[in-house]
Amino acid sequence: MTSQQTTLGEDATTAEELAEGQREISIAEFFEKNKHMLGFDSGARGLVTAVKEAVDNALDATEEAGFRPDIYVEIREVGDYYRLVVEDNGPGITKEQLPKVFGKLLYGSRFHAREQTRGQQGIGISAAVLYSQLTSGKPAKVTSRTQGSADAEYFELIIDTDTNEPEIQAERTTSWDRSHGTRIELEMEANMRARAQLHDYIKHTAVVNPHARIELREPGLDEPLKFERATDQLPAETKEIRPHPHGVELGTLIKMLGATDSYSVSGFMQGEFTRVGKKTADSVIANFRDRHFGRELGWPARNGAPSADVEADIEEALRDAISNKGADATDTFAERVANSLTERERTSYTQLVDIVGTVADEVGTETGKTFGTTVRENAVAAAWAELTQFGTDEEGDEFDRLTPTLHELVDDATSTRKDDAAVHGLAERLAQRFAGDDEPNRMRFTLSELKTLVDEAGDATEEYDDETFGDTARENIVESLWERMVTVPDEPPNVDEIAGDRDTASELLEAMRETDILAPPTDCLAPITEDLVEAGLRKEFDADFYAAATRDAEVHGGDPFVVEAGIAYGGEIEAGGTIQLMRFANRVPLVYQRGACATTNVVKRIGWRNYGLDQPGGSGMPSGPAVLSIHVASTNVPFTSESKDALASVPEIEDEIELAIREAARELKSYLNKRRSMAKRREKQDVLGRILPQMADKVAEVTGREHPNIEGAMARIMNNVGVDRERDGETVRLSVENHSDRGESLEITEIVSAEPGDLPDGVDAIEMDDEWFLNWNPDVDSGETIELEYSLPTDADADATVDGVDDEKLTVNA
Ligand SMILES: Nc1ncnc2c1ncn2[C@@H]1O[C@H](COP(=O)(O)OP(=O)(O)OP(=O)(O)O)[C@@H](O)[C@H]1O
Repeated sequence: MTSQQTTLGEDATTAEELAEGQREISIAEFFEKNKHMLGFDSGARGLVTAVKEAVDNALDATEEAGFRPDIYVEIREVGDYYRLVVEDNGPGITKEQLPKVFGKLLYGSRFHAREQTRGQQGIGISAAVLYSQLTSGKPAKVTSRTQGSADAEYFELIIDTDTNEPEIQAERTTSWDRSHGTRIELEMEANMRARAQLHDYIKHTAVVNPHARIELREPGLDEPLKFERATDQLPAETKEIRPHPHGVELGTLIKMLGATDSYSVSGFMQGEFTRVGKKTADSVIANFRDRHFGRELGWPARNGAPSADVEADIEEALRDAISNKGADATDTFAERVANSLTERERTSYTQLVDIVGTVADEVGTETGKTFGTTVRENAVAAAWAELTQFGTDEEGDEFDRLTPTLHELVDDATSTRKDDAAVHGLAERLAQRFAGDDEPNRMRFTLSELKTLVDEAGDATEEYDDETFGDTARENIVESLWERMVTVPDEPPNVDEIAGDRDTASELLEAMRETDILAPPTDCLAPITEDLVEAGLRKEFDADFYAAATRDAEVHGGDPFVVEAGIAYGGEIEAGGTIQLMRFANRVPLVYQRGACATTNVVKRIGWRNYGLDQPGGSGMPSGPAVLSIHVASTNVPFTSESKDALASVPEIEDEIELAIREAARELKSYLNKRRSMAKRREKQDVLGRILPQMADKVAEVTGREHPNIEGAMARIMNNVGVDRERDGETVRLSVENHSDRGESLEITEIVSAEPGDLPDGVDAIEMDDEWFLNWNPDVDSGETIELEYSLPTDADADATVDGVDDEKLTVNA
């Protein structure tokens, strides 16, 4: 014992004394001490979190019941406290469930459901109740009315933190003007310092939930903040899905194996998992067999045989092994088995047993002789020895059918030229290990057994033959051997056996993970969709440009997810500083911990200069008048903590976020590029507009001739589409000259103040309030000129509007 331990030992506490102080900690007690984990770390933040939890639940409940959400939020100062009321028109909560929903942490309907919902853990609203009772000492007051019931139920309750059970302080039926829904009233110590975050949360909730009507009253607002419904369309209904084989953990798998009614692995796989039909179940079982039983090595009949006539040798060995069947039956049997083996590329032990069995049955039927079990076993042993003989016989002759095959395989699998003697040495050592002493030696190995054998043989070769066989060479050898080996047909253990044995369950899990399985279905997800992402941005931001992208569904840890991104640029969006980033998870705005969020990391790592935005230093948040919104929808959103403020860094999700952003950003880039080139064009045209008349004056002055006609020159110089009018008496001629390098389709509306005549076919004049509208839609090829001619009284006015070509590429003198 060290001196320090002696000293410590003097007043050390005994295990018994320690035990007296040890007791179970209730989940409610835990969160009482760790409020920050749930987003209740301060009065300001606590109020926002309580609003968020109640509104998220209200939206989940109303949508799930198929009602268009109508949500009312009120915050009022009451003495030293703030009172929060949230009302919804959802389905209500039954009298039996209500106390648990609000008075028990970790109680909810969503934790076990694989479906896209805002709520996930069953903590949110009860944590708000806990926070309110801890800070104000007041109970939560809940009113709820289920559809069709005459009255509403009213409860006052708190959470007993020792037991994590609701303690009901008052309970009665009451009347309520809503025909169904839930109302919760919480009093808490709070302040409005996080007003900006509260407004952001409500406003952004409205952006991504255009089907909801939300009203917020709070002390700082003279008028309530109202967000009217922009669509009657509820988000697509989501379906719950079974777990995906790639997403379960070992503990869950063992639990599922214990609970299932299925007997066979195939039934279990097909019944309990999504995307598993008969074929996929078979692939999982094949992989499971490989792990559980190992695979068998197969051997060619011809390779390495000492005699040229392999077939004859095998026949002879078989004849020697069989007695009492008569010459005919014995010969036929031996010939057929030998022939079958020599025709095959390789044969494994189990395959050989099958071949012998089939031939024995056939020859038995044909000749009337019975080929019993012993005869078959002897035949298998004899033929197997012919395929795999290794060693030295009594006369000192070597029998080695394995080394030549392995030599070839090792040679192929090792890329760098190895010394041939060393390759031979390794092949021989492997052969030695494969030959083994088992009786019968079926040469059955699991992948890890195979690795060990290759390693042993490799180490020995390095030691004795002075040649290195590095990791890559060894892996390649193992891989080629494993690929050549065959899956055995043995019945896999049944569900009960697997459930009772952790190692076997782990083999099944590995097999599930390794099998290629279709991604989970996505009808459990309801993305906002590209159009609505853009519509949401248009509703809230007056910008010059909008783009949105919704990616296809992907999977992380067995849970499907979809990422969407939207960009609004320019217009009224503030230009100073970095862009605004809006983050959403399952349609819930994330307002805190932006810096810790995977979305922020991804935005920062993108090179925004490539997309036309400023990015000081080439990395980090870009700057400019832009809003970027990112939505991740999943049956299991990975948050960094229970307060659900930030997305955790899951590589699969980050990759999709990046691709979604880049998709929308590419549109922004082409918009900005075009805008830049248009601005340049405008500048050039402005200059030309000033210079051309001056040049015309000069030319006229110098040459003493008339002013040259500069109309049309501008269009030619700028490679524009020029639209010119000529009037000759009553004849009006509109000509369109395309100087650009591509064909253009124009929409020209000519408005005239008197009735036009002599209109060409296809051009009509429509009269409205003493004005005539002529619509002309010419397609003009590059370099082509097209004319519209008609007649008009000389004193009538005419004016043309041209659409279909950017203003900057158009020169109109008409
Ligand atoms: N306004 C409501 N109307 C109907 N049911 C509700 C309402 N609020 C909550 N519930 C029910 O109570 C359960 C518990 O809600 P709670 O907020 O504690 O957890 P959650 O929303 O499931 O998950 P999270 O902890 O992630 O918010 C919900 O799963 C839902 O079944």
